[in-house]
Amino acid sequence: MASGIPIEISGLSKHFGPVTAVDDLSFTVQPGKVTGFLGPNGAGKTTTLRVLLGLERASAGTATFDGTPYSALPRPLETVGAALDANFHPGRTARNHLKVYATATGLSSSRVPAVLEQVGMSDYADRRVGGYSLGMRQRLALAYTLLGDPGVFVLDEPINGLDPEGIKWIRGFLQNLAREGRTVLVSSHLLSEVQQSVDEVVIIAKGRLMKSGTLSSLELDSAPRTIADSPDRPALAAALEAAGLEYTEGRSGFIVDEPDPARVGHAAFVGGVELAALHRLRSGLEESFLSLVGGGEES
Ligand SMILES: Nc1ncnc2c1ncn2[C@@H]1O[C@H](COP(=O)(O)OP(=O)(O)OP(=O)(O)O)[C@@H](O)[C@H]1O
Repeated sequence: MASGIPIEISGLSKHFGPVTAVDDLSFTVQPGKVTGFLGPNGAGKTTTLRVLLGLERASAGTATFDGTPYSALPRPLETVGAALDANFHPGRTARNHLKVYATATGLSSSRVPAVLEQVGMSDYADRRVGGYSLGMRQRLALAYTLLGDPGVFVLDEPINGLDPEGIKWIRGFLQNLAREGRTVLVSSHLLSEVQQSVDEVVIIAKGRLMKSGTLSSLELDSAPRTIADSPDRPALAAALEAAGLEYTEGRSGFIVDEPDPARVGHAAFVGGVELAALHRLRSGLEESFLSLVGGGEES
């Protein structure tokens, strides 16, 4: 088994013409843990992963595996197992897909039965993929990533569309990889989907980093607080500061460390600031996540 190495994203930006998909993004993913890469649709997750895997060129900054870009890895398939958008030929079996891939990429096909077993697909390996459920396709995509026995896994939305049993299974699968000391990065647009599976989170919105840290640090953030917004955010910031209220700025406004919205409203009134929003942020991880990414609306 290849050992887990850190994924390092540093000052990464990616523009598509006038669209900024990734905007000066920096974070590190450590081995031995499952890290959730989270953000609403269009936040820039897939673009970040595509740059990391050498499928897109960065406009600025770097995305490396312990300092080495994917294109310069001596044995990329034995270092990184990646599942982005998987397309399978409906008329071929899972076993055939894996064998052909192993042969084409120079990996040994001797591991095919073992990886099929590892993803729980041994009983279905000789059936045509056309008849597979979404969950079975997701498992086959994971089987590909295991063929080179890599130390790093980069998985784009692997939980999307799984039923509760599939989610339970993948949780164990990801945690096992991490326990073996591998690096596991899993993207999702729903915190609730990966919440049970991840140790760390990296949260982005509009291509920018909103938060990175342990899942429990996000939990700490989920004490009852108040959301406040104003057409004049600098004035509201000044009013909050004058009232001694701590806050962070999210996409839907300021998240104020104060459970009572009335106190925040009073601070705004004293500062002569018009409010556009004022409500209590219910405690809970998902609320905390949504307040960071702006309610998950399309950008
Ligand atoms: N090839 C491209 N050309 C132009 N714009 C692009 C291209 N790829 C991505 N974008 C834009 O970049 C932004 C980020 O998209 P990206 O797919 O990385 O987001 P995401 O977080 O992965 O969302 P999703 O889960 O919906 O794929 C979006 O505004 C998207 O429209």
